[in-house]
Amino acid sequence: MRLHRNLTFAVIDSIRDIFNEGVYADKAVEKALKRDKRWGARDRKFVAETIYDIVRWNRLYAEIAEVKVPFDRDNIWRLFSVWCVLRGIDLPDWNQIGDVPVRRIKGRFDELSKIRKFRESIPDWMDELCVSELGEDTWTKEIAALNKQAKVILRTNTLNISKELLQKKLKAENINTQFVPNHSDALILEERTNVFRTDAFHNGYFEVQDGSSQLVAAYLDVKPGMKVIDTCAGAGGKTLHLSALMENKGQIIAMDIYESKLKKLKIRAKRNKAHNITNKVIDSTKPIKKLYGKADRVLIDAPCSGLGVIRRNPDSKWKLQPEFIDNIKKIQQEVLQQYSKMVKPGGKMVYATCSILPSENQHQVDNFLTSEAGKEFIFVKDKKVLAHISGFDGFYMALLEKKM
Ligand SMILES: C[S@@+](CC[C@H](N)C(=O)[O-])C[C@H]1O[C@@H](n2cnc3c(N)ncnc32)[C@H](O)[C@@H]1O
Repeated sequence: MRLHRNLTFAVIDSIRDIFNEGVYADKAVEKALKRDKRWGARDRKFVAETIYDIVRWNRLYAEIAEVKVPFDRDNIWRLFSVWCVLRGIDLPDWNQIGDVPVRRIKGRFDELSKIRKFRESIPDWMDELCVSELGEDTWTKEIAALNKQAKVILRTNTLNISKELLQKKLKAENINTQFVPNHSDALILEERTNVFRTDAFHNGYFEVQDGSSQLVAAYLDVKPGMKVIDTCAGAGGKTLHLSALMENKGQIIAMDIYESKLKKLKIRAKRNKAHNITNKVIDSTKPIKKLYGKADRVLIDAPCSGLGVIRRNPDSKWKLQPEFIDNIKKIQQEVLQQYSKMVKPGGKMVYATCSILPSENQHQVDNFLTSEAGKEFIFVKDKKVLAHISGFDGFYMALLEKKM
């Protein structure tokens, strides 16, 4: 592989933005890809994948390169050189690269690979926390799976098309897919490509949604005609799925504390031809209290650490802080206490997170069930999805039923 200067400069600048300026990796990649309209698919793939690689393996590479955040420009070139050596890419004869100690880099890699926190590039606190919650064996397997690049999974929007016909339409646009066992509406891409440019996407035939995430709406056991409240709807990944499962019949109230996210949901709902969704911003306790005892179904897709979706957001390994997790756990219990009151007697509720930590998952549900508000509910079932077992994101979902 021959390295091109302008592509490499885009990578170097993005790494600086991510680590020194706190820019999110997906935003940095988006910006980098806009630098030159002439870049083809292979160039764009190089830029995006190299940025993600250096973010994903940052602790390991920084240790080998003997550099520390904030990185100066030389430091970033050293990280890049480590990436080249470990990928077996010939180093170009550029001023910025200088003499690279290839044998020393390979030697350090072998030594550091014996220690999990270096091999898997994770902060000490995260390694300790996850070992204490999951045990050494499970965490070792799980973090290895979470460090792999995620596959692209689509969810067929069954309001507009069948999975079989979607597969044919995508094939006509040169995109090959396969069915996914135990995921009734899912298609997996054989090769990573930008699906947002397809006619099928613009026609509202699918959404990009991981396999685990696709299990959540189905877990709520919705039926056409029901009144359903999606309390932490965000930009509506699960709301749109609920709408499809309800065949556009009944009412979905999509709520979130951020209006900006609900605005994105509105755009997506239009493309999906999902007509049974009403958005409501949670700007006080009033909109919640008005709905007490009114919903057949309530979904709490709670804010969480996101430790199950590290494959998608590898920079969260560096951005996440233990204090954030402590705080988010309090919010998780608060939303369970408050939003559960919107379920009517005999109605059902799902509590879900994209975390793998029992303290954000089953322990939250256990604590809720022993509280005053929780005594009105019975536990029906739960599902813990681990990336190393499922091949999809780490997720948790619990189904509870309100007593009559
Ligand atoms: C895991 S994300 C939701 C993802 C979304 N359901 C989807 O499928 O695309 C959690 C959401 O909870 C929202 N949130 C945070 N605190 C909240 C609160 N107290 N009440 C309601 N929503 C909240 C966040 O803005 C975020 O959009």
